[in-house]
Amino acid sequence: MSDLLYVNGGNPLSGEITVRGAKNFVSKAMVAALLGETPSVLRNVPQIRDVAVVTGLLELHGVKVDADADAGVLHLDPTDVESAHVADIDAHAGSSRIPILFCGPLLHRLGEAFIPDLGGCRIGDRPINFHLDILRQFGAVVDKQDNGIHIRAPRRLQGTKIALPYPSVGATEQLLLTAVRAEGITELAGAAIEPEIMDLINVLQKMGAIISVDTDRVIRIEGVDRLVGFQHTALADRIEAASWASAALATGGDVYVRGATQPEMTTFLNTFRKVGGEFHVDDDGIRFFHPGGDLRSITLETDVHPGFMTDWQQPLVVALTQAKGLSIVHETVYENRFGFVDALVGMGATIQVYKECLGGRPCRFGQRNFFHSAVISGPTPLAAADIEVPDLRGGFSHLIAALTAKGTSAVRGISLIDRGYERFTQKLEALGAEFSRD
Ligand SMILES: CC(=O)N[C@H]1[C@@H](OP(=O)(O)OP(=O)(O)OC[C@H]2O[C@@H](n3ccc(=O)[nH]c3=O)[C@H](O)[C@@H]2O)O[C@H](CO)[C@@H](O)[C@@H]1O
Ligand SMILES: C=C(OP(=O)(O)O)C(=O)O
Repeated sequence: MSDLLYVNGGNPLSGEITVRGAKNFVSKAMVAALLGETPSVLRNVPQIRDVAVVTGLLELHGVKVDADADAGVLHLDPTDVESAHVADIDAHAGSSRIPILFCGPLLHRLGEAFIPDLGGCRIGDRPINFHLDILRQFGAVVDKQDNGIHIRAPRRLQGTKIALPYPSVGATEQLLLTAVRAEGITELAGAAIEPEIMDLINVLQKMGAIISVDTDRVIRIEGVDRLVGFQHTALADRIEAASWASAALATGGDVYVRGATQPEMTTFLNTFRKVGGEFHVDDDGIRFFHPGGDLRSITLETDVHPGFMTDWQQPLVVALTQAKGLSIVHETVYENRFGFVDALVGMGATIQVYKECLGGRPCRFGQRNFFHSAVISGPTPLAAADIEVPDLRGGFSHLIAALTAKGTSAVRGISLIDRGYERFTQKLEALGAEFSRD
């Protein structure tokens, strides 16, 4: 299928769509299945490219994966993992961030692993130093190679005490997936506590792990000798839900997001309300709508949970181009997440990016020459344009901009969006968007 979408914008999105399990949880739960001695069943799995990538990686290592894509059910059988071959692993280089999370499970199962170079959105340097430090502290030997890393465990991994310099999501998951079967007790200070991590802890506990989440970002794990398979229904994708909410706001629309849940979205909902959007929460989802009148400018800072999530930032910025006054957005999680605004400026938005930490406390990037703050002045009508999708969330933001702009935009490279948004063109259709795929 073509990678180009013509979008005829300027009409409010209106109707109902469904979100299923979270991209940032489902892929990790799939990796956790490798740790079990018996099969696992994961439900509410979306049909997105990251799931396909992790399926491919698991299969390379000998896990049998049976998927019912429509029902959203994955059966993962790791019984024969010992017979895994990794000859084709290079084909997965640059595909996603997930391969690095195979380290702990493969070290426990096979004693060694080769991890290809990582992919994921290019929104900063995204080093893996925390991951490698963690693995070394457990007793693993890490050898960096040209096309990835080779890692081995000369003896059983040993529980350890670690403090993260920054509450990294991936590093916290690395630690969990490694500590559960290491010998003895592991204590992590400065842990990330995102809802997707809490759901991974649910999965690991179902498998037989002993994990406690204490106050002040401390996680404690008592290693066990064996784990079994799990049955679990994934938590909803709060990033996808917020993306559709931002699309509703930017286009002056009304979208019911079936499957969206309030507890994981509290911070987003507060911001949505401050900007002037309205929402109704019920047992099955959340309705997001523009109530009419002016949207209001805000000051916003992205942060680790329970702060305003960085992945919510890009879609919301498009809605802020339609708000009255000056909005300030300070990105504190990634140093380079404003590249997508160039296309919005080309469409008529007034957005200026700055190297300084604007609007709040200083962050890690303040003295380091990164354009990580933005000032958005609105409202500005957007004009249709020819745009190229830069990354996953930036791509969805471009789509929202094209839906907001009067006239026909050409949005190129839309397959990037498939990495995290399930069947998004079907959903656009359900919301009355006018578009055609070349
Ligand atoms: C697949 C997945 O779940 N991706 C999510 C995950 O990414 P990911 O797990 O990669 O993000 P992290 O939380 O690890 O990164 C946060 C910050 O820590 C830094 N860092 C991280 C690891 C490391 O070894 N060294 C280091 O310096 C990063 O450069 C970044 O500045 O959490 C991010 C923050 O909520 C989300 O935006 C991503 O959608
Ligand atoms: C940054 C993201 O994902 P990844 O870590 O997979 O690149 C995202 O989902 O917005």
